[in-house]
Amino acid sequence: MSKETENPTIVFVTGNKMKLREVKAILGNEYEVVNHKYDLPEIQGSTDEVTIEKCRTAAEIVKGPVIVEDTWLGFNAMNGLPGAYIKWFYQSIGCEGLYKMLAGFEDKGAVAGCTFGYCEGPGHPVQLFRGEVDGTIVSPTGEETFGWNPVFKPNGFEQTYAEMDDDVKNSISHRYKACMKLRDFLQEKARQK
Ligand SMILES: O=c1nc[nH]c2c1ncn2[C@H]1C[C@H](O)[C@@H](COP(=O)(O)OP(=O)(O)OP(=O)(O)O)O1
Ligand SMILES: [Mg+2]
Repeated sequence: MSKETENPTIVFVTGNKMKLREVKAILGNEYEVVNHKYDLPEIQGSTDEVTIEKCRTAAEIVKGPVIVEDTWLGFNAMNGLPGAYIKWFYQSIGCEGLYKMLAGFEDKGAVAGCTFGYCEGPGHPVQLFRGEVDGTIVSPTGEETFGWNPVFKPNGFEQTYAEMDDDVKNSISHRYKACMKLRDFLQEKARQK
């Protein structure tokens, strides 16, 4: 692939290669997304708190500008739980288990979200960029190539995230929405230089 112009670089600290792939697909035309593979420790707290801590640690490790991201999936019937703890629920009970968690509830509504953190370097404040998509939790449908994609069906679509073409998911997802806010911020910052 040849490039005519040098795109600015973003260092994305994540241990999740599917997240990396999506962020590259979403921002790849405008930025060179470089991965620093590190599974950052995650504190117990709200998604914002988790992201801020992850980002501070990442900036210390990289010693320069970094982005990190924390993803959540919240069930409306459970007032937003598992939320930031979705990773541990998914790892222990899988998609089928997540679906069954709502068996006793009429409300199958859920919100998929992610929060990007941006930090200029060690000691600098962390800026947050959130994206959310409302949807419902359905019986697992589609290939399980990325986390809980098979159980999340965004409102207004007939397919789960897992059934959608990557291009479609990447143009409507929680990650897409958050990435657009991050992009706007970075562009504004570059203009002010
Ligand atoms: O779009 C998504 N569609 C389906 N599943 C997803 C998505 N995005 C993250 N996931 C999964 C991965 C992990 O099981 C949990 C989030 O946990 P989260 O801590 O943010 O991710 P992670 O530890 O894998 O990577 P990182 O090193 O960036 O923290 O939800
Ligand atoms: Mg994580």
